[in-house]
Amino acid sequence: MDAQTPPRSRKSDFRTTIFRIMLLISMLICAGFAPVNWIAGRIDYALIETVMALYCLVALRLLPHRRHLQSLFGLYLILLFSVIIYGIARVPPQDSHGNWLLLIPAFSYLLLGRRHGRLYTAIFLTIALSILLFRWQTETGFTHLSVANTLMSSLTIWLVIDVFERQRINMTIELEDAASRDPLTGLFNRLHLKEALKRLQASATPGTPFALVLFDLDHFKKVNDQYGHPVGDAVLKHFAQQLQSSVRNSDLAFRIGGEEFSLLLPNTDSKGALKVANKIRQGFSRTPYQHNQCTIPVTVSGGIANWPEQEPQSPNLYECADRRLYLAKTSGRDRIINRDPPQSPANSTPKPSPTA
Ligand SMILES: Nc1nc2c(ncn2[C@@H]2O[C@H](COP(=O)(O)OP(=O)(O)OP(=O)(O)O)[C@@H](O)[C@H]2O)c(=O)[nH]1
Repeated sequence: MDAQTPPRSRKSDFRTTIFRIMLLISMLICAGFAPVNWIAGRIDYALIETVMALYCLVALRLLPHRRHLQSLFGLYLILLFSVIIYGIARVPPQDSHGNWLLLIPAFSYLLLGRRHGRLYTAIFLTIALSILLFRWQTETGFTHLSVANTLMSSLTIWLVIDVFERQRINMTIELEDAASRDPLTGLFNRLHLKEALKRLQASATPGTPFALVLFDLDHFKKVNDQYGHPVGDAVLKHFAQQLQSSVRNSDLAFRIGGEEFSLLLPNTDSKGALKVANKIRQGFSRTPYQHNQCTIPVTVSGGIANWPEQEPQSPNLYECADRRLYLAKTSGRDRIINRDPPQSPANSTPKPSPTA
């Protein structure tokens, strides 16, 4: 269970689109070349191309189901590279078949990403170049220049694609991280809370409880009104730092709105979450933000909901924590509440809650 990871981009979506184009082009080329090779007497080559064209047809039909995508990609590359390598081994020396080698790094990285792309390229390019070098040594008709061109161009493309792919991955990670963070405090944002909560709920078992804590700074409007917005911002950052430094590495801290914060505590029951939340509340009261030798006292209220918990009237964990936060506010602030009051739920008037 990994709630830390920021929401991933839809990697397989762009790969599926590229794959569809590759399949269409490969199918047309193989279906076109197969009869030509058959007529020229290269029956074996014609048969391999026919198999490739048929595979492309089947893969195009399977693609919309989006199952076993990695296997479809892998098998396609193995077949395609086999056709190319078979050509390298069979065609006359003066043929420009070596140009097709450029497809090996390009297609491998595009479909499989850096790690597997590198592996496929290393294996297939090594086989193809070894065959080419062997034929150059043992057969007449190969010019030094054509062999050197094939060698240099395929290795150059491999190097450039590898560097490009590394930059692309880093950039994607940076963008995904920025999209999941609050710019003022650097904490995760509401969007990421939604994702992390969904992931925790999907992977949680009765033996692995987790807690959601919602915090809201008390009378924060007064801070802005009295000291100005920049000081208000500094107070928010001060609380964010305290929040972040008070939890374990596996816990997640969020700023979900103006002066609203949240914690997701994996493997934590209601009692444990109450202890953590009270430690944060008390720590924040004890160490208020200092502005120009002036202390700005601010307190914080909180509501806790736990999974799994018998909460028939509130299957939504966020709503449950929000209802308890509202209770903490209405019952005097500067407190954390982790259960509903004993009276009938019909008497309570829960505040309409935003969804996370
Ligand atoms: N400085 C600063 N203030 C913000 C930011 N976002 C929201 N606020 C302010 O936070 C205040 C929230 O006020 P209210 O919702 O009335 O809540 P409160 O004054 O904290 O009162 P209670 O929550 O009932 O204790 C408003 O004045 C907002 O302008 C921000 O990014 N920076």
